[in-house]
Amino acid sequence: MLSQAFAPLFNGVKPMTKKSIIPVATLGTPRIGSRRELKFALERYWAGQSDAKTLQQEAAALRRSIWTRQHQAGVDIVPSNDFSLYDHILDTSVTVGAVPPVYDWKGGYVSLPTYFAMARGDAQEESCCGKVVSSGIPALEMTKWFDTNYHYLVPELSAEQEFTLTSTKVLDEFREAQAQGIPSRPVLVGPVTFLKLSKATTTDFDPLSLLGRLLPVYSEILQKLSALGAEWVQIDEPVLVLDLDDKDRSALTLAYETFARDVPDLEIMLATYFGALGDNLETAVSLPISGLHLDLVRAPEQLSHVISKAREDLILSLGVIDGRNVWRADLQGLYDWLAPIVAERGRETFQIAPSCSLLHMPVDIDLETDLDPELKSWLAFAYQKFEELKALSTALGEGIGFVTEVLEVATRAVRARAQSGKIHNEEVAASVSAINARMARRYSTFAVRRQAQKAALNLPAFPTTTIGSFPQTKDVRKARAAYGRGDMSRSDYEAFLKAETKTAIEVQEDIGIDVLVHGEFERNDMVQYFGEKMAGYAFTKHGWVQSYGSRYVRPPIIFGDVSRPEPMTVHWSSYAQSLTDKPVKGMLTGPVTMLQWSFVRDDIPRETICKQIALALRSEVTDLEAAGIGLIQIDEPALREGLPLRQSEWADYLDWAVACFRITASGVQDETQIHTHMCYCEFNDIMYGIAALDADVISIETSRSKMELLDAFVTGGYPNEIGPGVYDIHSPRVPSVDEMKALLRTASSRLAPDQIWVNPDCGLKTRSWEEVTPALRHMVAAAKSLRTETL
Ligand SMILES: CN1c2c(nc(N)[nH]c2=O)NC[C@@H]1CNc1ccc(C(=O)N[C@@H](CCC(=O)N[C@@H](CCC(=O)N[C@@H](CCC(=O)O)C(=O)O)C(=O)O)C(=O)O)cc1
Ligand SMILES: N[C@@H](CCS)C(=O)O
Ligand SMILES: [Zn+2]
Repeated sequence: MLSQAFAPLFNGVKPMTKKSIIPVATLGTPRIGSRRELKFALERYWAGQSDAKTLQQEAAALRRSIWTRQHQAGVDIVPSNDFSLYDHILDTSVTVGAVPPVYDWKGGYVSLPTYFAMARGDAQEESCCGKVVSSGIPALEMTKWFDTNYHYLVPELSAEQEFTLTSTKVLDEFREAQAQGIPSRPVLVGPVTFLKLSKATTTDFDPLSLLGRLLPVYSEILQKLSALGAEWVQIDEPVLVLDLDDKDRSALTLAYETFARDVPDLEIMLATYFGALGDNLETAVSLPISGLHLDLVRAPEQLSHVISKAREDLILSLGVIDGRNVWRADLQGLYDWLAPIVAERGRETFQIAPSCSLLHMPVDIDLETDLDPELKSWLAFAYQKFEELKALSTALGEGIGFVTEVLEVATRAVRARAQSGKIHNEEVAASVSAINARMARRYSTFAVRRQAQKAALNLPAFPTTTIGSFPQTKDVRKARAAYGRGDMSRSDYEAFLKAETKTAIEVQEDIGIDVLVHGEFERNDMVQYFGEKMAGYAFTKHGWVQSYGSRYVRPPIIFGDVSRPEPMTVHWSSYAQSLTDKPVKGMLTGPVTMLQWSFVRDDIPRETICKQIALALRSEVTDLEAAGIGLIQIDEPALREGLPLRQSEWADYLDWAVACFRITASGVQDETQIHTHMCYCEFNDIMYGIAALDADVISIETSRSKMELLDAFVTGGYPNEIGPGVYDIHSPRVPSVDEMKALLRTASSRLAPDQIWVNPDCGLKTRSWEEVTPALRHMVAAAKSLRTETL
């Protein structure tokens, strides 16, 4: 089956579905289904509307369809075990028996309820009586997968951890593909990556020290796969692109020497991705493996280095089709680059692959029937990338004559994009060139601004606020969907959103919050909403990508110079402010997060694109101020995620990222208070960058770590005001007043009390009103109590 978008490319040329001379591999595929089938199957199961058997059948159907799709596109090496019901790192934890005691697992194979308790926490008591009563069992911590917007569940290991084989998933899925006539290449998260991403339950040991105990389980899995008929296995060790020390490198050597000894007949393709091997190259090429996958999109220069160092028979998997971006590949350019290399080293020593698993790609461009046809012709989603891989392999293996037309059409698309009048805007280019140092500086220092803001805002000590979003209930999503389909008029939709906003303001007033928010009901997503309002951005209807579990995002696509045709949020902030005498905080997504959570054009530097967004947002900030909004929050939860994986590149990134935030924020008067917000990241790494933002107030997620994350701010002597989150918004449980008071007391012992704001960890969009209202009441009570206690 050929993608419609690509079908014309193959006019007159029969697609090659026979075995390629240079095998095509995909490394991993989106698991959510082209119509989000997995999300809906999971939600039905969690809601008690289906049972485990049905869920597993629906999951199997999804796996079958993605294997078939690859097979039909001529993919030679089809992965198995790349599917996950929730997260592949969690799958690894439950495969090796890494189940923390809190989940009360009694040994044996890990059950589905235990798996989901680890993923989402167990709040059963909450739903059994219709109100929130239980503290339940917390979920594992969640954090970002390298520099992506995908979140994995952090394995939690104790020094006493023993490992055993506790799931047959990898074996079952191999057999499942086999039964479909597909001899797959199973994918495993490598043991060193698994341990390096794990969290120790106590500070006195390094999870990597558990490698010796973990390896026998991996060997057992590999032996079992080999016995089932697997010839190759793909083991992912993306840690190889990070800064490693000798201990880490020795761990890699130990692991792969063990596998070579224990399972000599199984060929290992070791997959590295998201960057260059750099100083780990010698280690990687010296491992006793049969193949090495390289990310040649992020680090094309490493190919010649690897070839010069690697054994002649080491199969190199060339990751040349971008697994992190949606642009159609320049197949002719890739052919011109690779053909002489392939000829010299020998066709039998290569495979063709995407740069990394296609997990981070939307599924199918053909579903985008409303997209501008010109833009659509520039794009390739996962399904289309299968075909690009096949075409490139055919050109390099069988001969370019088999796919001349395919390459020509790809070249035309790439040229059309480069020359399109849609991507350049001279006014935007001129504004970026005109940026000067003055634009990235507030008028006065923080100390002076603080006095002006105190006088203007007249807030109590320990002022209370929230992070922006209020519950995105089914009704809100339904109304937006109806409006999108044309089943609800614009005026009815507007009236609906106004009513939601009014309710949110009334609830906040009733609870006694000091600084209110409008609730973000008009937003489908904090990035997509702005993408839809800015020029230079396109958005999709079905371009979903998994963010975590059953939560997906549709990253907008930056295809051209970015500008703001008209105000984007002023209407909603002004409306909310008109309903109350309390101050309403304006709410924007910052330039770095807008960049990081979008698919970004690759023809100009990221820094330039970020500056364009910063200028657009700067106008929004000054318009909000002109409309009487006295506090403006510029969210930057992705500032840390954008940090390069290698420390040597941090300073350069932080320079421009911080400058972009400051350009956005600095057009306002001293009296206007600029807030920022960050969550779920390792603040220590970027503390100097955070301080350099010079936001008047930063709200951060700290409750899960019981304020430990504040240490970075304390040690760094952070001078401005801080709102350390006092409750975890990922959990349905309502924390008590005393709990929040205890957290605030901890914060007060580390920071100056007049530095402290009181707020939740993050936005409340995923919660229900039944959870949010009592939790916020407790939060306000805690703040009031601290006021009398501390001052
Ligand atoms: C803060 N986070 C975010 C990240 N990245 C973003 N781009 N945005 C973020 O907010 N990264 C880090 C974290 C990740 N956290 C989350 C949290 C929650 C979600 C989430 O809830 N995703 C939703 C989809 C949100 C959305 O776009 N909604 C749209 C479409 C809703 C929809 O599916 N509509 C249905 C019809 C509905 C009906 O009739 O009832 C349809 O179209 O078929 C909207 O609200 O309009 C999710 O469902 O997964 C993501 C990341
Ligand atoms: N203002 C956003 C920030 C999320 S990180 C929200 O409240 O959802
Ligand atoms: Zn947040």
